[in-house]
Amino acid sequence: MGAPSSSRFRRPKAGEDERSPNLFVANCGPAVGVSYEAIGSVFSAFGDVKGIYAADDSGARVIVSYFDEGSAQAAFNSLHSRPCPDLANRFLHIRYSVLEDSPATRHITSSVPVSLVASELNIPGLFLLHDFVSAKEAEELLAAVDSRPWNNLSKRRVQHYGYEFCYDIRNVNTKQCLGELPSFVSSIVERVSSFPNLDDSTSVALDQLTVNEYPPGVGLSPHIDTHSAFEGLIFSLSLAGPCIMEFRRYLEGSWLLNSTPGMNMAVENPDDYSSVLRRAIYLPPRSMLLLSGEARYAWNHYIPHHKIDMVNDTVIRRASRRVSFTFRKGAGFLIRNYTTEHSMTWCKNDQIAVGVGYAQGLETDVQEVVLSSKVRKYDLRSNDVTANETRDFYRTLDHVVLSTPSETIHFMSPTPSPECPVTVDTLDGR
Ligand SMILES: O=C(O)CCC(=O)C(=O)O
Ligand SMILES: [Fe+2]
Repeated sequence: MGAPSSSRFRRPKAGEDERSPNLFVANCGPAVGVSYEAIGSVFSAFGDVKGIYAADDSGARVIVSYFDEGSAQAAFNSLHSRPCPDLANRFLHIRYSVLEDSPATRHITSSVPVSLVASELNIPGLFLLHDFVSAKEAEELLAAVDSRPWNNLSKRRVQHYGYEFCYDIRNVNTKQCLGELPSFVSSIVERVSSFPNLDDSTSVALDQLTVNEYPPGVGLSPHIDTHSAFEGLIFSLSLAGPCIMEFRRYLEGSWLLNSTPGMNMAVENPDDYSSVLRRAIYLPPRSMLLLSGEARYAWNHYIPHHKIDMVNDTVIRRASRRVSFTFRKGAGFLIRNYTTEHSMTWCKNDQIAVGVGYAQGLETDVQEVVLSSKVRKYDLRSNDVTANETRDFYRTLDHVVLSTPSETIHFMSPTPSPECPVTVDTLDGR
């Protein structure tokens, strides 16, 4: 069963639960170890499947399209909100999917004006330096990575240095230090530490590098780099082709209306931008972007999947690949095993909780969340939270919450046990 683009379908809006022959299935797909063949075999038990499509580029959400509504309903009733033994025991979250009115119009209405300079975006902590490396240095950097092995993801290739980044848990693998950053980036790392927008007291000490190679038209889903994985400065050098990077910030209260199970929560919907601030910047080749402070912690960054970008009135074709070098410093904390489905229990609402977003393909674009229902409550999309505050929460961790834009919050105890195998590791073994 192939996986063509699903631009005809979209994720349902809040409150939309109209039956249809098409199911939006979250926590399911190649990124979480579930093949299209396996999905086809499970869902075809309920009726003839017309097609299975990637719902987005997460690799963890698919559209299963039946010929008739009854089959979709039967699959929904049997498979929704429970682990599926034939799909690696993934806990499936299913909703009816809706046909897109007009993908072409949606693209136009969803675009935002693109700035050439960071100051116009008015996002504290966001800086862009043009011509950070010379054309010759750019060539040398590209040649260096091209002579090393790439890892293939579904739509792009990556290389990791310092620490490996695990896409399934959106965290660094602290158990596997890959060594120092390679010598071909030494002069860049040195130059970064005297980035003009950093004050003298800021320690940079970057120790992790991810190189991303995006073919023309390939982008990156909206995300905030995992708070617990990386410290507060993220530098990204653009090489080869350009791209547009969009920033999104969710307005106060628009995402987590409350943390009471069973009550309605606002559902993030890519088609509804009314509660989201959006800004976009053009990243030319050889420019260096710095995300710090609010830009790093409170705003999602996102590279739209376009082959053609409009920058002011100019059409910019993404003719070549774009290669980015993203430099970060590992924060030294890793939560592992946190989404073992059977360890989920309902929220009791009386604990300090630490949330980890991007929870292995749960139906969520939610970023990392730190909640404390009695002491303090953070929504990292709308509050400014410093790295230290986040780390303090990790130190006092006694529960983990996975917040999704559906109406539930899942809490798990971090105490290792067969039922709740969640542990917290630190880089230095504490
Ligand atoms: O390609 C880029 O510039 C950004 C990459 C990124 O956001 C990430 O790896 O988290
Ligand atoms: Fe990122």
